[in-house]
Amino acid sequence: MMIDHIVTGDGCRIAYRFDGPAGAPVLMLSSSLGTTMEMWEPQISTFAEQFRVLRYDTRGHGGSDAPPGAYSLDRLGRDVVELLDVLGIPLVHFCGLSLGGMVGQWLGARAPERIERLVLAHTSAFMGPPSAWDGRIVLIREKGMAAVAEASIERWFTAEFVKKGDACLDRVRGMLLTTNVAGYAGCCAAIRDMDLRRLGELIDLPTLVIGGDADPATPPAHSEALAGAIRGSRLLFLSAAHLGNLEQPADFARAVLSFLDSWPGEPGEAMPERSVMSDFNVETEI
Ligand SMILES: O=C(O)CC1=CCC(=O)O1
Repeated sequence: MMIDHIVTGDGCRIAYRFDGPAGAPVLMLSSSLGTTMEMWEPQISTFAEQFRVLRYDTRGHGGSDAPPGAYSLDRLGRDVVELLDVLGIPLVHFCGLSLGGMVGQWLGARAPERIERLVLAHTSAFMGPPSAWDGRIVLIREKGMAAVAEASIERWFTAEFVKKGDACLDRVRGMLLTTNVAGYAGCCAAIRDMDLRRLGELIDLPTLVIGGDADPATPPAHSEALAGAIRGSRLLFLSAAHLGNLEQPADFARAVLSFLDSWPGEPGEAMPERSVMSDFNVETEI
């Protein structure tokens, strides 16, 4: 992998790589908690036919530094802006999954001039209660990443998919087990302290929300509420749990590419109803 680094204003090295033709529009990919940019491997060759694909390791993960202490969604969002600044890229399509989709919401509201089209996959604007994240932080600090790896796999994939024994399961397990404890804990704190429920209505970008119809981590009601809060967004469900890009790789790629190719779609196409904020209070399995 041709991985390079930039250094952010607070001295954190962020690892990134490009695939696809120089000069093509940039599609930036942002990963979930406990994974690396490798999680996008099934989509890369397809995306790279049309796009210059830019992926990076979230602070605390993979080849990026893992500074000690709590991180924030602001910090994770600014990491993306700083990465784009250093690389001299003014505008990208942004596709983030789970934690990556939280970063995407932040960018959509706080740095919309950098984003052309936004894909928010298997994500949420609020993942309370904070005590559950504190519990997870304590657990991994005491027992290491092995204490959360298997439960994560069970939340992230349907039982049928796990039973089939797809090769991606071992790769995801490997990513989880090798994630830096301080980095994972720092990102858990960012999610614990995050409340983006009022941000959706500030997002004024072509946006596709992708949910998983069997996702216990960011359940369908969270995707519906997010799509309802972002005016004019589209909502699509995959037959998958949380890591839909791995459980349904072809459908995920098709959904993203048809959205990037087709926006704004057919004139007069129905837009989703806005949802009420209480929809976000659906309990999640964290
Ligand atoms: O860890 C989980 O199961 C759910 C999750 C929250 C943010 C993320 O990326 O994954």
